[in-house]
Amino acid sequence: MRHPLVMGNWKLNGSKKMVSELIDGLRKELSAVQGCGVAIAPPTIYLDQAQQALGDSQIVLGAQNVDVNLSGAFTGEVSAEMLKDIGARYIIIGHSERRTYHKESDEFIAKKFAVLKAAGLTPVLCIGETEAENEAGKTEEVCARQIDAVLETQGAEAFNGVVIAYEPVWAIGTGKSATPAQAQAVHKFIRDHIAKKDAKVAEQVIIQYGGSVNDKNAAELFAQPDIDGALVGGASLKADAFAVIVKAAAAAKA
Ligand SMILES: O=C(CO)COP(=O)(O)O
Repeated sequence: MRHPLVMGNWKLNGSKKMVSELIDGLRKELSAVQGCGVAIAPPTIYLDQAQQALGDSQIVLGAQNVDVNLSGAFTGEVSAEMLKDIGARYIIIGHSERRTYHKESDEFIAKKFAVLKAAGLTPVLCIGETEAENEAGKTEEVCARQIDAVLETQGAEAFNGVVIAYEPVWAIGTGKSATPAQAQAVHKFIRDHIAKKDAKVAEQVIIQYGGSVNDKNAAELFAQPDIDGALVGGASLKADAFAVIVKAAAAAKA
């Protein structure tokens, strides 16, 4: 039985005031929730403030990126050990916005995956096809390629305790979520793809769906057997909407 995980990816949003108010709201809304892991990934500069504000709550700190280097002359970067030091645990890598705007390759993202594992942090590996790839019937091919960059070099065991987020690029920030059936089909494909190497590892890997998840569509997505939670963008910036999503996951997987 997999424990669901709902994570908020705040992207490039926030201020000291917003961090304080949003975490305050989340702590109130989520204090009684059981049966669903919850994490938030604020912008790097607010990680310390967020960790202080989270205090003894069950909400776990995450981050949106990590560098492949451990230390040294790499201006502007943040290392895995620094993220660990600040108390972050779930680290998003391979988000389509970084693949697109920062030209991050599958191989580069696989390196980040290895660096996080070595530091004892949990990668949240984002994969997913673009609209053009979807229309060309290449969804499975693209997802397999993005997974294989890790699977073929680090082995199936590398996926033990890891989170994969299936985020079709055409569904991100568009208000056009994948249908539950569409998402379930891809999630099952991803799990089966890993199972070809190691069925046990595939069975425990958390596969989140991401892309226009909101308080209205979350429950039907989580009703699908291979959708183990969500990576939420826009709706994670509102405590009430995010709480509805978390509660939907807890209820669906109880
Ligand atoms: O990219 C996402 C989460 O990483 C999804 O963003 P939205 O929920 O805003 O579509």
